[in-house]
Amino acid sequence: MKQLTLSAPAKVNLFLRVLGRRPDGYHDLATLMQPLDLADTLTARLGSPGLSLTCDRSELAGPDNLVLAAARAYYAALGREPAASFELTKRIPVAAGLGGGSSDAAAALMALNALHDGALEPRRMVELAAGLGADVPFFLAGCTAWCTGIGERVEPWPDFPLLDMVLVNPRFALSTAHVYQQFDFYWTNPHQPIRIKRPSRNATSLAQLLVNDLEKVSLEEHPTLGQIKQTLRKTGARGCLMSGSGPTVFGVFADAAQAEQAARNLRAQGRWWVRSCRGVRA
Ligand SMILES: C[C@](O)(CO)[C@H](O)COP(=O)(O)OP(=O)(O)OC[C@H]1O[C@@H](n2ccc(N)nc2=O)[C@H](O)[C@@H]1O
Ligand SMILES: Nc1ncnc2c1ncn2[C@@H]1O[C@H](COP(=O)(O)OP(=O)(O)OP(=O)(O)O)[C@@H](O)[C@H]1O
Repeated sequence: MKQLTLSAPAKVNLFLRVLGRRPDGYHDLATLMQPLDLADTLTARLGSPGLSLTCDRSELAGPDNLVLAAARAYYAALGREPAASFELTKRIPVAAGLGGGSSDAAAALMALNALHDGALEPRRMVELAAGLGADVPFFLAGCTAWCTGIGERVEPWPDFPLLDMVLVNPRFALSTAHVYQQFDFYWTNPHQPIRIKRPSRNATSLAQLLVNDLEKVSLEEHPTLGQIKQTLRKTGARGCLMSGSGPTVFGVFADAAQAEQAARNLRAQGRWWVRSCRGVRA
């Protein structure tokens, strides 16, 4: 039986500016995303007709799972009856601003295309990805990337420095749609640049990049996120920011040892989900 196992990495948004609202309610963005060494694992197997999914988080194993949505889209584009099964192990917190579902969807597309000997061209894969969600094309790139449009126009930035970070999730979920609905341009700084220059590898200079226009929405509704930012700073973070639509907050540290030490200290408080991690390129 043909099968393939892929890692589906989480992401953080190191920079996210909302530039405008489109008539369909989506928002134009300028965002820099970096994939992380925190990842789900997806195994795809070609087999009997139909599609099926098992997941260690059984509540996620339904037909709405983005892995199955991706597989349906893939076989429709291929013009063949679907015949695949998937096994998904979740490590990325759900509805956390870390892009877990989008990454799983991209992994499903890539696994199926590899198992079908690259039947779909890269450009078709990007179109399919964009149809599944604004963040999905980014995960096809496999490295840090500058993303515009609604997030689907991806310019890889493979030599961007990889950051040592601590992720802190307050153990509640936030809906991306809700955060965008609550967003108001009143909260943004129009003088803030919408393009970034290449920073030096120094953690302090990297931390100076950090901007997220969606952060105020969530900080206002959830004061815990402000407490998490304060606590991260006290443990030595050079800068910290909410990722995407939240609620996960990340701190940037000088090196992996400092990130691990800070993660141990924060975990000992027993309040939040905490993980030290590093940016990756495939
Ligand atoms: C917050 C981010 O993760 C930052 O990278 C993304 O912008 C969200 O990407 P995503 O979860 O893949 O987004 P989708 O699944 O396409 O859309 C979820 C919801 O977010 C809102 N949405 C998303 C992307 C965007 N550029 N503008 C939006 O307004 C829309 O209301 C949409 O109904
Ligand atoms: N494979 C999947 N993993 C996680 N959630 C999924 C998956 N497929 C569908 N979902 C649904 O998608 C919703 C959003 O989950 P996800 O973890 O992708 O959010 P997120 O990290 O905030 O995404 P983003 O940062 O792209 O906005 C969940 O509430 C869940 O019901």
